[in-house]
Amino acid sequence: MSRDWIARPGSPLQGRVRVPGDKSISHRAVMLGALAEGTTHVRGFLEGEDTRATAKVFEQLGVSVEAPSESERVIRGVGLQGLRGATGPLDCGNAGTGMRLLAGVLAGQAFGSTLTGDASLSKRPMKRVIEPLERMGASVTSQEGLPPLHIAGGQALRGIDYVLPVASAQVKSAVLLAGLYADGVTRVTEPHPTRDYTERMLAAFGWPIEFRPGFAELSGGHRLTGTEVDVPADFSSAAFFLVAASVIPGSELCIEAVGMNPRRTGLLAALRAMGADITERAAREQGGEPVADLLVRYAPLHGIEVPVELVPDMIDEFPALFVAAACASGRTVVRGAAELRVKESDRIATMATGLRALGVSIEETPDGAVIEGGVIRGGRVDSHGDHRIAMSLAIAAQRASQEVRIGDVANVATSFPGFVGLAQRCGFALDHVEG
Ligand SMILES: O=C(O)C1=C[C@@H](OP(=O)(O)O)[C@@H](O)[C@H](O)C1
Ligand SMILES: C=C(OP(=O)(O)O)C(=O)O
Repeated sequence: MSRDWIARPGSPLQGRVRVPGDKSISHRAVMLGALAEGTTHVRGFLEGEDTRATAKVFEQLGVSVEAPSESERVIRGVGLQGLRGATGPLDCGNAGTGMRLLAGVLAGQAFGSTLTGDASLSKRPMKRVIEPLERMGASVTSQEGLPPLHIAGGQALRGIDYVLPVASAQVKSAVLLAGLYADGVTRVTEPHPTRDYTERMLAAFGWPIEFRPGFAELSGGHRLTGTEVDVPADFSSAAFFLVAASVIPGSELCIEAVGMNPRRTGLLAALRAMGADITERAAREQGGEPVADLLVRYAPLHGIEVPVELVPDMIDEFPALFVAAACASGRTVVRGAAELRVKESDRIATMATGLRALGVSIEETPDGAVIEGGVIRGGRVDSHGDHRIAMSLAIAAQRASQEVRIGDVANVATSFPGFVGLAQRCGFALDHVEG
């Protein structure tokens, strides 16, 4: 597998594309399926490295996870108390979601566990989950707040009333999952609502839970029952095509059956405020989630101040938004997005470095950036091992005056296997090269 891409100015994007299954939902389907009684059948599972790592962890914990066909998993749940301790460390790969949610599940087990990750995950902050889990009675050791995490077994957990210091669905989910094992009520309040897949899925697996935007409450001592999970296409993967078709003149592209959970679609509002022409078609429900086909036509974009309240609803889409801003007329200002600095890379810094290398004027601020739209030129850029940076720079390259070489792109397989083939089919000029 090559590690670099060569991208050239592309042709208008045309046709229909369907992007892979939602990463957040796929992680959670495996986790709850494993902890449930009975069988869970997952369709539309993301065949990404992140979600496969989570499935492998549960196999190490004694759960049977079969893959009868691509994007399908059959999980034989072992019940809340049925996991077995693993002999070695549990490798979460590149996935912050995997590690943080697993920390919540493992805090409630009778056996101890060690969670490890790759070089990028090993630099990501874990105090945010350790702190509330310890308040619940868990015992977690880390390397000064960084992985690996050693989670002791046999701790009695109690419910807590937790006000999240940062808007993070991963921290909320870790607390709720530990709450399944806790004595009493676990309550989480968020500074701004974040994606609610854990809450929705717990309800779908039969666990009594009360939740509304910004709030969730459950108590321990119930059971999960295996069910069917139908995973919609990942809005965050669709985002690359939404931006690309918006900025490449002549484009008209339909992205099919995209998950439209309102806690995920902030980019849509931001792009529309910039002048994008995106129509929702055939809005419907799939597996309890809203989905729609998105028809995107090229439109000249203009810069905006991205409303701060949209930030959590588009947290993974900022690299793509930065590219839209670079292609827009005028200035775009992003604020309130300091969380971008603790993702797979420091996404403010890596996007600023990448876009600057392509001639874009961009100024970093502690919690965002100021981007001036203008001409994009060719050059060499690097993804810094971050899937979303690699794909965003590939879009920028479609608008460049000359060839762009993007280094270190293997990580795209964590969230979007098959990106290059799909992009080529709708008009991207993008190829693998030997790294
Ligand atoms: O809960 C989840 O599935 C996710 C939550 C977000 O992270 P934070 O909780 O750190 O904001 C997001 O960036 C990540 O890609 C997936
Ligand atoms: C931040 C991301 O994922 P995770 O936190 O699971 O690594 C992402 O996919 O952009």
